[in-house]
Amino acid sequence: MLVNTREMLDKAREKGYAIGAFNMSNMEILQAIVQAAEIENAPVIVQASQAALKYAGVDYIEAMGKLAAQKASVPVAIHLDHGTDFNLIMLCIRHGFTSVMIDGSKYQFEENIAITKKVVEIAHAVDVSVEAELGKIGGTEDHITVSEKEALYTEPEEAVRFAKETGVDSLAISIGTAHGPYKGEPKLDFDRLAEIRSMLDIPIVLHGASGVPDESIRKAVERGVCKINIDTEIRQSFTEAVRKILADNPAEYDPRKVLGVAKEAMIETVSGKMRLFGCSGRA
Ligand SMILES: O=C(CO)COP(=O)(O)O
Ligand SMILES: O=C[C@H](O)COP(=O)(O)O
Ligand SMILES: [Zn+2]
Ligand SMILES: [Zn+2]
Repeated sequence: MLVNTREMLDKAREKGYAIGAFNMSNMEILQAIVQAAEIENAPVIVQASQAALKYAGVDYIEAMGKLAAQKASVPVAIHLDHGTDFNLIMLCIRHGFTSVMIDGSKYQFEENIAITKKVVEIAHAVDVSVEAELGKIGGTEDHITVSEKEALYTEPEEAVRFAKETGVDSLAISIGTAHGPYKGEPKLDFDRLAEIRSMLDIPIVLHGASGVPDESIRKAVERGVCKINIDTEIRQSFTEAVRKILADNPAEYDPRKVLGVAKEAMIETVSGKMRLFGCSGRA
């Protein structure tokens, strides 16, 4: 069933677990995510980035997402990930996404507040919830040094002011994670997370969670993270499975055989994350 993202996250916040938010850009990835949710009896957020919407088409993502949600025995929410294009955010709202992210993290604090507030006003008028980002999550800032990076971590006082002034429903914070594969082991600033959690009364979102050790994810959930985004590890499961089946069976030419094993591999990955996040059995 299709559900409101805010309700899902508020429940997770209250009960102390995190919802997995998994990126998708085609039917097999979407089916793997929803099948994993059904196996785990977990509520789930399926999300698409602007690049994914461009790849598959907003209408395709909408149609597939809604069909998957409607057929699913567990709660499913459909979310726009890292929206930066105002018109595209409006399009997703019109197409029935249950939540959108406005990522104004590249702007100065006051400007981030202004653009986030504008999206919140419109989205709330039609009961769509909004995630924003404060601080800069690594991955696209590889060229800058560590000490400069630390200055980009989310400041607890700013997070409180940001939430109050924008009316946003959830907030992605920067505490040391980065998008994409990690070179070394990521070190998360748990004290900062705990401080933000103690001051902020909306759900906290962790991006760039692929490749973060399980123990760190557990600690982050204990300290109040309620939504965890995973993209890279699903992509890796998909492509590893495809590489293997093609290498082992050079004569194979049926896409269903190739993508079928990729789907099974993605189901394993997503199910494992759901158990780790504590959302298994919470549907
Ligand atoms: O944050 C993410 C999507 O918004 C996903 O990050 P990863 O690609 O590191 O899993
Ligand atoms: O946070 C970014 C997501 O992993 C989406 O990546 P993408 O823009 O390549 O689809
Ligand atoms: Zn961002
Ligand atoms: Zn992200």
